Amino acid sequence: MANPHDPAMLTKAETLVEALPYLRRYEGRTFVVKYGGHAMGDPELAHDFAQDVVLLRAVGINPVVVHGGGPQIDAMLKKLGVESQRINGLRVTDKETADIAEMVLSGAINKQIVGWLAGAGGKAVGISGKDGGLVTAAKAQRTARDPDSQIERVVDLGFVGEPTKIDTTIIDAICAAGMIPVIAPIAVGDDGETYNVNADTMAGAIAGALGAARLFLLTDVHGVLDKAGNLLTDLTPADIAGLQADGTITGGMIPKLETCVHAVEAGCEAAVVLDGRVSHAMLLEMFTEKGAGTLIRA
Ligand SMILES: Nc1ncnc2c1ncn2[C@@H]1O[C@H](COP(=O)(O)OP(=O)(O)O)[C@@H](O)[C@H]1O
Ligand SMILES: CC(=O)N[C@@H](CCC(=O)OP(=O)(O)O)C(=O)O
Repeated sequence: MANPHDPAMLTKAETLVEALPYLRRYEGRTFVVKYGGHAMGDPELAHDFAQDVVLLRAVGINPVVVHGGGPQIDAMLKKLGVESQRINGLRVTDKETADIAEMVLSGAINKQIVGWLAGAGGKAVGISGKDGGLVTAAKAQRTARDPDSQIERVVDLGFVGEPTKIDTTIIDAICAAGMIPVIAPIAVGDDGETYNVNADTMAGAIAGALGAARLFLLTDVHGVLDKAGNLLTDLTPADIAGLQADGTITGGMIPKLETCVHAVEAGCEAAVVLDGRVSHAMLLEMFTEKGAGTLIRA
């Protein structure tokens, strides 16, 4: 039996009490959690992540998991001898690459996460943006700076999709059944074509459509860093435009922050870029007075 005079027990009790106002505030609300491919590498962290998500569900919050898998797609493409290139964090996706991305994301990774959540005592349902008409996408229209001429040009990313319509019926049904939706970032176009959607973009579109209390983007850095490597704790959409213009944010951080801006402007209360390498990062951010990572609010 627990010894009530043990200081460690008291600390545990105090932590629970500290969480109480946050539990009240978020009961019945939705948290969209983007779980990046880099953050998935470590089995121990994956276990902690699964526990956090199941705990959120157990305290009456509706967690919705959207996952990535960029490094895992890279590994599969390499194994199959298919060349791959990213432009501003987005993978140039021809037909063959789209098929491989769908196989890796909707197959292996999606079911692995469902398994981790089951192992933590949760009931998860693995789907992709194709299921139940969840995400309709259209071909992404992007420009990029030519490295030689420095001129901004239209680039053809192939079957990279931009969400155009979100129907949350399937998410609502899964959450209402007390289960956890786990969503692979693959969508279908009005033309029936399969589109590879950046997982951050997908998570932001879903968080905006759901009017989520939080969008968490778990990644492999402390949060958004300035040029000197210091953590930027609070950002607005205007700050982000400045950071992009002056080259502070590059690569995968570009779609990540664009998605945060989109989500908060579409009705998500706040987005947080969090370090998925830290055990229980999400719980610490949500349920203690000291937040972690970078908070983005409109
Ligand atoms: N200003 C910045 N602050 C933090 N990370 C940045 C910044 N600019 C670029 N990055 C890069 O963004 C990466 C995170 O994006 P990404 O590789 O797509 O991660 P994930 O697979 O977790 O979605 C970081 O590892 C870092 O290399
Ligand atoms: C269009 C595009 O770039 N799609 C991504 C989808 C996976 C993803 O976003 O995974 P992470 O979150 O782990 O980076 C890709 O093909 O890598």
